Amino acid sequence: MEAAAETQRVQTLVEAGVAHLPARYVQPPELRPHLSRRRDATADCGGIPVVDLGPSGGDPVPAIGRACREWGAFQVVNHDVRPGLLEEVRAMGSSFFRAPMEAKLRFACDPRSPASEGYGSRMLAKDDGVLDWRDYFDHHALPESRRNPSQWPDFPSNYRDVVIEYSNNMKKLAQTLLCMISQSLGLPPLYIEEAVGEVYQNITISYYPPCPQPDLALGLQSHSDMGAITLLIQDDVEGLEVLKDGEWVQVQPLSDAVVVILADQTEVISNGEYKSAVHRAVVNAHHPRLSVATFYDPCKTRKIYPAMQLITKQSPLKYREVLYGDYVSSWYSKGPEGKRNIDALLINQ
Ligand SMILES: O=C(O)CCC(=O)C(=O)O
Ligand SMILES: [Fe+2]
Repeated sequence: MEAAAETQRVQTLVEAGVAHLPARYVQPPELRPHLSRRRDATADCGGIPVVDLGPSGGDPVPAIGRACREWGAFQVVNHDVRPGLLEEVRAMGSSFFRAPMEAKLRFACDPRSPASEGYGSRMLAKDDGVLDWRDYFDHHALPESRRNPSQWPDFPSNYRDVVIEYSNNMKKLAQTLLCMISQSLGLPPLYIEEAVGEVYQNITISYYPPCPQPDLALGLQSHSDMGAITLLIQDDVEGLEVLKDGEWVQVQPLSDAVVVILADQTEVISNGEYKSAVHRAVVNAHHPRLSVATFYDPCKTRKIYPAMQLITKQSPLKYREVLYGDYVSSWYSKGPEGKRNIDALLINQ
């Protein structure tokens, strides 16, 4: 059997000119994107809401509450991330993935350990299962004790400085959003941030090369993110989709927006009042696509449980307490498959 360590980067297959999708990337019929019901959508036309965080946008908390309840995902504009930084991060990511394979492999991740830092191609350590049509670079960014920029690419020359500035900006934006999400639940503003504790932040740049048979593959299989909240930016190529009422709805690329995706621990803390969003990435035959996901997660020794203030007769305790490290191990060993991992915490399954 092929060892995980020898899995090729998807980009290598594409550069070798594969005309047909190799068998390991072929999704079973029921998971193929062309067979699922799918909808293109802007915010004005049935897509995920766009929330204006700027001074002229009014109070964003009610709109955030509605978006969390109905979708578990939304985009924010007029956030106070330095103008230009989102574009610099995208340009830096594309320039890394456009570099020769040999230069990229100097920063290869350890394929035997899940979520190891560096350049890789597979999400799970296990050897069976269909592979995603995706390569990535994962950075361990926070806490600072975990941040070791010498593990990150040194080209282009500003790479490490840009990642550090982006990490700090995304931490601040995530904290602002967690305050608003707490308030929208009627909790004190710092409730979710304090429940999560010290932030463990990973930044993953995903690169989806053009795919010879995009109807048979997925860039990233259906999943919900395991931590508290994910902030994602994408280039102008469509591909991210969110599941809503059984339909896959495309997330429209907006160059200045940040996509906010509620993750499983926020669902637990809200006692299920808010749901983490099930999402996936589809690929296409002609254009490579780049996204940058910043995960805001608890430390592995943190216990996460529903906020007592949200437990009432009408809304009884829904989830068991979970040690975050146990949650992560189960996610990586079983695989994501939609919401299987969080459903295992339900008290009345
Ligand atoms: O590339 C995308 O749009 C999705 C990435 C994602 O969902 C993830 O990295 O968890
Ligand atoms: Fe995700």
